[in-house]
Amino acid sequence: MRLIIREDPKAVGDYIANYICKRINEFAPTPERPFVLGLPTGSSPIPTYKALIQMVKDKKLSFKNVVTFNMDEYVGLPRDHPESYHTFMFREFFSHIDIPPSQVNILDGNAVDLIGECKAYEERIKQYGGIELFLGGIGEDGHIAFNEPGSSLASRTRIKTLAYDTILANARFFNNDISAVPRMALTVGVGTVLDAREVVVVVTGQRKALALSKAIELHVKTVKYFKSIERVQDEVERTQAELKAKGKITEEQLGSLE
Ligand SMILES: N[C@@H]1[C@@H](O)[C@H](O)[C@@H](COP(=O)(O)O)O[C@@H]1O
Repeated sequence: MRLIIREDPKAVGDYIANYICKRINEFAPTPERPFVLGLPTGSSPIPTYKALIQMVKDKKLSFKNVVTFNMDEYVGLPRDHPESYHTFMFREFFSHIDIPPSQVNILDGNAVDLIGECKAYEERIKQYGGIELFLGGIGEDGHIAFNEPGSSLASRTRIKTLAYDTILANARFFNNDISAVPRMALTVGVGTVLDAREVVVVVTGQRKALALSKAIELHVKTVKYFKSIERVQDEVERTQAELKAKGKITEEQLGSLE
């Protein structure tokens, strides 16, 4: 695990967007071999989405050969409700980039057969060869997607009942009316997330500090430790790039060092 620490949400968003841009461009996706990206909702990824939108506008990045899978969706909320995750994703991201809507996958919380919908979602991910990079956020109680504490590490896409704390936290999006917040959601499982080749979790704000500390045992010394690791890692990457440029090391040899 690498812990990358930045000063504020914008710097976090810029870092993650740059990283996603680099990964997609290095992957050089084609229609036959698209880049499969997992995506979250919530306020945490918004600075990342803003930065990615700018990169598409600046022609540094394209989503034409990217396929996305969202993490979760409320059950029973109409798709065009302002707080459905469908609406959120198109409003905050998809409508501003060049992704063909047919390459966007979001769970259908209004499907007649909800269990079948979850199974089909897992199947679709498998058909694409799995998720290359899963971007996620966490809730205050540490939940990822809608996997509330206690969810199995092996869990797959399924229906979940929301914890009362999550309903309370999400009431802010429903005019603070707790009764308007859906009680159930469809969510990818922890296992679905962990199967991705890489997972990036964005954690910002003091409200998340406890959950983050539980996940990484963060102490003052640990901040210094992870910053020093990042510095050394940057140095190593620079040295490797120099060696590659001078022809002293091949792409294959570089890969075996990682
Ligand atoms: N299902 C979503 C999660 O995927 C998200 O990570 C969390 C945190 O949201 P925010 O980033 O707004 O704090 O909210 C919801 O519960």
